[in-house]
Amino acid sequence: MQIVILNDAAAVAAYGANIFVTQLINKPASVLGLATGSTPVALYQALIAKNKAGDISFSQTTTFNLDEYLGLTGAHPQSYRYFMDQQLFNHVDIDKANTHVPVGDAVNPVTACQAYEDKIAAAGGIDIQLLGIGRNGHIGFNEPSSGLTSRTRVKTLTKATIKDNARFFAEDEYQPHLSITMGIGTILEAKKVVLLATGESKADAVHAMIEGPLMAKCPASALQMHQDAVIVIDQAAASKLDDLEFYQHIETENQKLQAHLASL
Ligand SMILES: N[C@@H]1[C@@H](O)[C@H](O)[C@@H](COP(=O)(O)O)O[C@@H]1O
Repeated sequence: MQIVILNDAAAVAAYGANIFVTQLINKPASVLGLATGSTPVALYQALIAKNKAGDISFSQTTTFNLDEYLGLTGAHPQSYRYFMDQQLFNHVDIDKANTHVPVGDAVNPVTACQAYEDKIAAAGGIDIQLLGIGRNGHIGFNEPSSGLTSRTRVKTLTKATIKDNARFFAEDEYQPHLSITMGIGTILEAKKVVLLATGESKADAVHAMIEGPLMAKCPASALQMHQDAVIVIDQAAASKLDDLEFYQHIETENQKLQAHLASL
């Protein structure tokens, strides 16, 4: 894992956005894996600005989102399809037909999961997957106990996740307890993964992901098995890491190496 520790959430978003900008410049027909939650919003705003400035285009880009609430249509304001339309797709030059979010109101959610896997495969796999992390270490909606080789499937949400996400729903509004999510095995097949985490509330999960054992109890620990995982965190999210200074030292050395390689 490459661990990048930055001062604050704004720097995390800018660093993450830069990875996606570089990806789209190098390969405009990229297949991007995207995420919801509050953490990626600033990154999406940066991509929108770059698109409006003419620096990047999404016209050849395909996207696959990690997850969706089971039981919500894409028109529901709390659905992840609606979120993606509002936060990114409506503001860039992407063909909506090339944007994929699991179908929350599929007649048969089980076959819809397989269909989603098939679509990812037909697109040639995901080039770069954006991730956030739940306070309990979930990625996508792969809650603790998720199989580390799991595929896209229906998952039950933990009480903790339902509570964390209750802030998006009105008090008397129905909040789904089930989801469709890419599996951990699906996520690990992306060629590159970029996980963003900010704030002290994520510090325990970040510690478990980076320094804990590989275990289903912390689904994000599966990223230890990925050959190109970039973990971008702010000081607050990094505050419970045992070997913080070592990670900062490695990253300084890494930057020197990259500068040298660029000069060749
Ligand atoms: N399914 C999403 C995850 O993909 C996301 O990483 C997590 C953290 O969200 P936030 O960035 O708002 O903390 O929330 C939800 O549960």
